[in-house]
Amino acid sequence: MSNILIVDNEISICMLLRKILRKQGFTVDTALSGSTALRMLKETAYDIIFCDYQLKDKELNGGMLMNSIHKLHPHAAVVIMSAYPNVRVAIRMIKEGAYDYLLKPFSVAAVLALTGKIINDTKYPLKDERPLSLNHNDQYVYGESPVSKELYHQIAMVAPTNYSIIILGETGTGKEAVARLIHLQSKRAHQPFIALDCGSLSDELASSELFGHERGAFTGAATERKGAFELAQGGTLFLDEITNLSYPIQTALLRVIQERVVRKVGSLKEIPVDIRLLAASNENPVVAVARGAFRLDLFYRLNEFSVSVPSLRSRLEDLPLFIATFMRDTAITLGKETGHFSAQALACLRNYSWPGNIRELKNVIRKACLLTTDVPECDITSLPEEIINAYNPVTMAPHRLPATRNHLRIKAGKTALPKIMVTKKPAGDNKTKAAGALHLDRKTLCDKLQLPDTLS
Ligand SMILES: Nc1ncnc2c1ncn2[C@@H]1O[C@H](COP(=O)(O)OP(=O)(O)OP(=O)(O)O)[C@@H](O)[C@H]1O
Repeated sequence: MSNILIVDNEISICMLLRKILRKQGFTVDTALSGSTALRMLKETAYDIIFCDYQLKDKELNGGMLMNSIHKLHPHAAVVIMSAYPNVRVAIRMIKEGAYDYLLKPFSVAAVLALTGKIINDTKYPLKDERPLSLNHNDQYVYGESPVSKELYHQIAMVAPTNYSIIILGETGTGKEAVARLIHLQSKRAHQPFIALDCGSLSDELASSELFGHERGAFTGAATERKGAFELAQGGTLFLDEITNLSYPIQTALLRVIQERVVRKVGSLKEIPVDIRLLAASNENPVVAVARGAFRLDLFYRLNEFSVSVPSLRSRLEDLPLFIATFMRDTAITLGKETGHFSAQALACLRNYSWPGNIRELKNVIRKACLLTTDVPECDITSLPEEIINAYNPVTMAPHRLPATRNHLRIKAGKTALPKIMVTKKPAGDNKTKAAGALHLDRKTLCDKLQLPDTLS
């Protein structure tokens, strides 16, 4: 098992991290100063070092210690911790080779996710047996909302078992991310995780992708190929968009699940397979069964347990956490400070229904950060039209938004009011007309817009 060094002046942080990581089976040492850490590092090769940026040593900060660590142990992963959210320092540390930047106070989940990510990263050859790289660079964000907590509770319960699981949820809610979590929390975590999107596969391709093929099995099969079942041997196979598979492929799949052997296309040889199956679907499989598109017996085989991933709109409490993480990740990727969203932009994001869920949010944040230059704030002009329009359908299209924001009279911070974003212009300077368009009486409109209720 890997060994970890915690370097922090605060004994409480050292103790907390040590407790969390020891529970996971890691060997953990602690150092209350950079100079002690350096002495320990000369004697022991640690795999992961959690190091506070603000060390109390004279003339030694976390960045300097990290540089020494890299000279002594080039393959160690260094995580810089800090109690101060300083994007500039975070970017510099990542550029200088830190694995990640962890803000204090941190949650247990964040520490575990980060450690799991390092263990799965082939760039860091830890001494213990390493699971196959999950090719998953993004940090999993653990929400704090009740529906998120319920999701993690279910995952924690079912992950260590060998149950087949159907993961349900709207598009972009993070079904594949949940499948990866289940794998990482299972006894198979050190074995492969293979994901296959069944959504767009023709029958021929689906057979070959799932079961593999022999050389010459069909036109174009120039070489022999392993299928997903064989590739996932000993580990977890995640089949996305399962209800989109054709009936004949479902039948073949059912046979493999029942008999636990797979036959490559064009081969008679049976290969025993030991895999755990996870499947996902945007469509409720019960509905797919009812419309005759999904085999009931296959559904029963896969549905030993089911997990529902909540939509983003049902976990809006988690929105600030997702936004902060995606902004920080984007800042690091772009290598620039991205500031923060203005109160008005945040109100827009909060009001939107997010049909594309976390994937859509991530794209919106990345784009907004890219568009925001030379200003400390991402304002609503950096948001897509549909989000601004959803905020208030009668607002002007974004490209017609006035250059100066003085025309936007809303005080977005006042959450009881923020549904209005009009200028005096759209209704021809007529407050009565504007109020009518918003289904408000004139006085309420004037109050909300902080305008004098005089004729205009
Ligand atoms: N909890 C999370 N923390 C951070 N990123 C997340 C989280 N959940 C999902 N994502 C990100 O959102 C995007 C969509 O996630 P994912 O592909 O798992 O969704 P999905 O439900 O499987 O999508 P689809 O329905 O299209 O198959 C990915 O970029 C993923 O990294």
